[in-house]
Amino acid sequence: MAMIIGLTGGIASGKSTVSAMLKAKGYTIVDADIAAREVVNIGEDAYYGIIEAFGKEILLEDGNIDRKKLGSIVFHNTEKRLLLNSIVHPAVRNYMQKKKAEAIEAGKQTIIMDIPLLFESKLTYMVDKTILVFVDPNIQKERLMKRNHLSEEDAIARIRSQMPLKEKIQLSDAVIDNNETLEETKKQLNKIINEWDMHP
Ligand SMILES: CC(C)(COP(=O)(O)OP(=O)(O)OC[C@H]1O[C@@H](n2cnc3c(N)ncnc32)[C@H](O)[C@@H]1O)[C@@H](O)C(=O)NCCC(=O)NCCS
Ligand SMILES: Nc1ncnc2c1ncn2[C@@H]1O[C@H](COP(=O)(O)OP(=O)(O)OP(=O)(O)O)[C@@H](O)[C@H]1O
Repeated sequence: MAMIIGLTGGIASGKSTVSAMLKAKGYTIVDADIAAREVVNIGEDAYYGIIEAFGKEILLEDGNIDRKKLGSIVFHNTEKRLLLNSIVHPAVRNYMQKKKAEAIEAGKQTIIMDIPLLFESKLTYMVDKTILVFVDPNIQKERLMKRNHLSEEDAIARIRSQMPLKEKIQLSDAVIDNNETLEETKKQLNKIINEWDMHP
């Protein structure tokens, strides 16, 4: 039986960093952020759903969704964010379950489901165990501003659109503290891999 692990965190907490470490060790990763991009490609159902809900103003000249523009709308307006979620998430869930099934079929022993909104969207039914990548709020804000070139106000809006990381600690089976160096983070990850007897 394959072990299905939900890897989660908050925005810019280091989830992708940990997921890249696992990938380098040969683990199979199913990434919800990638899913959320694929299901809104031109021609997909969710693509038309977004145009219907947000208008053609949300498109770039080449017809693709203008993610920056959509982000600036939904991270400052809860109602619109929930509307976007209702359009995109059903397709993301299907994508994730399909990729998971394919990985099980291929005989993978451990499958990492990398899902930022694992707890917010109540998706824990998809996984057996959960790992949280945690950072302190100030470090999270600093890293987010730096990575996405956001103002402090925009960074705070994005962080506030998610369940506080502190609350996610209570819901997780293992926590990785990513406040320190990448080496420290890797050590904690290796400890979990050993304790849970994870194999690719
Ligand atoms: C609003 C969008 C267009 C902004 O795109 P952008 O390229 O700037 O960001 P990206 O998709 O890479 O997401 C970055 C991070 O933002 C956070 N985030 C994204 N969407 C949401 C959301 N609806 N609610 C809370 N946090 C979110 C996650 O931590 C994610 O890892 C995009 O995030 C989106 O379509 N979101 C809705 C789908 C979704 O919930 N995706 C998250 C994984 S299911
Ligand atoms: N231990 C660390 N020390 C310094 N910088 C780090 C550390 N871990 C991650 N970072 C940096 O912080 C930023 C956020 O990390 P990452 O992209 O892995 O977060 P994430 O949780 O996947 O975010 P999102 O959910 O927004 O995709 C990146 O620019 C990354 O290079």
